[in-house]
Formats: sequence, structure tokens, C-alpha cells
Amino acid sequence: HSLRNIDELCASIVHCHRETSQYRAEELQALKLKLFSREEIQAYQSKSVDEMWQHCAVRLTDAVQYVVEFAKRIPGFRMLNQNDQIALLKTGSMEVVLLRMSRSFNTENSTVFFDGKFAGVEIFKSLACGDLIMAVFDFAHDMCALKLSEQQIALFSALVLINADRPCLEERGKVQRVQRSVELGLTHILHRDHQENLMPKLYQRMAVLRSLCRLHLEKLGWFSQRYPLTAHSLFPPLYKELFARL
Ligand SMILES: CCS(=O)(=O)c1ccc(CC(=O)Nc2ccc(-c3ccc(CC(C)C)c(C#N)c3)c(C(F)(F)F)c2)cc1
Repeated sequence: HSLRNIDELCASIVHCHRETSQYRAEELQALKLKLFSREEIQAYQSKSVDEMWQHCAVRLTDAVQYVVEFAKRIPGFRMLNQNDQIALLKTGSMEVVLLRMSRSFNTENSTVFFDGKFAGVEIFKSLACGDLIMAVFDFAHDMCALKLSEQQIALFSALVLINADRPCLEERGKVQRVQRSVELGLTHILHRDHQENLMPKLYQRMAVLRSLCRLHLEKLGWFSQRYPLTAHSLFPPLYKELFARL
């Protein structure tokens, strides 16, 4: 890889991150002071478990769709074997959603952008997934502490997605080659920003993302058993395709 290639790779990944971000960082910043009223919070808390789950599944699926778009535009992703593209999205899309979600976290009042305003953990009470929500908020808080730039988030998101260690890959070698070029891009960006010390922290955050998504799948398994009708007929098809244990 000559430097020119790496610069081009970084520029194209940053570009497709921006194009597929759903909300720009500046937009989220401007919305930060819009909080839910006590009545609105109570309305969320009086939703039934399955109603709130369905609501969140729809919102998460919106965010996942943008991540699918992001993946398709990463140089090298489309050259991968179709089944491997699906396998990488099946295991990585939720991780990138939660990573991106941290851009919309306000560390001052521990709120996250949800349904047009900024919400605290209490909004999600009726999900009966307090531990997962707490872990998601803690993760978002920790990510904010790293103060990553959008460019660093873009390269980090691509690295989370293109992971040759994912299960059931048919052409692991090809995924390794794309992963290595993205790794080069991320180290190049961090070197340019004199922040090489972030690399080990980012690998640590990847492990936390994997545990968050394992917990999400566990909760989904519990929910689908408890509310089979909602899970099978009211969840968005893409959510089921990606996350339901087939
Ligand atoms: C992501 C790109 S962005 O442009 O920054 C953006 C783009 C859109 C938004 C709004 C948004 O969709 N927020 C939202 C949606 C769902 C959830 C959520 C709800 C429930 C669960 C538990 C599970 C058992 C269903 C999980 C999990 N795991 C996640 C959250 C938040 F994580 F906070 F709880 C926020 C926020 C930023």
C-alpha cells in the first residue's frame, strides 16, 4: 500500500460514513437540549413490555439500515463473497449502530437521542432490560470520553464491521485483506492525529461492543419466547433476519 492508496481509502470511508450517518454530529449537538417532559417519560414507562420492545426494534432497524448502506460503500466490502457480506452484517451491524449511537450521547445529563428528543435510562424501563440499557449507556459514556473525531469513528466503524474473526466466513482470507487495509487506514489516521495511544483502547471497546450485542441477542431470545407473536409478526423483517436465532 503506497500512502496515496491509504489516504484515498481513509477519505472514501470517511465520506461514506458521513453519507450514511442518519444524523450529522452537528445536528445531534443542536438537539441536545430537547428533553422529554415528565408526562412523556411516564407515557413511555406505561407502555407494555412488548409495545416498547417493538418500538425500539423499529428504531434500531432504521439505524441498522444506514449501517448496511455504509458497509456496501466501504471499498472492498462489495468484492467479498455475498454470504460473507451477510455474515459480517449479521454479527457487526448492531455493534456499529451502538458505536454510532454514542455520538448522540450527552455526557452532561446521561441522555441519548431517541424518538426526536434526549432520553435518560428511565425511558426504557418497560423493556425490562435494565442491565442491557445501563451497559449501552455506560458504553456510550466511555466512547464520549475518548473524544473521537468523525474521521476516527468512520474508520473504527469500518474496522468493527470488517472482522475476519467472525464466525462462518467462507473466504476468510479475502476478509483479512480488507480488514488489514482498514486497520492501516485507522493507524494512519491515529498517527496523523498523534493519537496512536488510542489503538489499544479501541480494541478494548470492540470487546465491549461484542459483549453488548451478545446481551442484546440473549434478551431478544428471552423476549421472543415470552412474546412469540410480537417477535415473529410485528418486528421489522430486517431485525428478525439479522438478530433472530434462526
Ligand atoms: C446511530 C446513528 S445516529 O445518527 O447517531 C442516531 C440516529 C438515530 C437516533 C435515535 C435512535 O434510534 N435512538 C435509539 C434507538 C434505540 C435504542 C435502543 C433501545 C432499546 C435497546 C434494548 C433492546 C433490548 C431493544 C437498545 C439496545 N441494545 C437500544 C437507543 C438506546 F441505545 F439509546 F437505547 C437509542 C440516535 C442516533
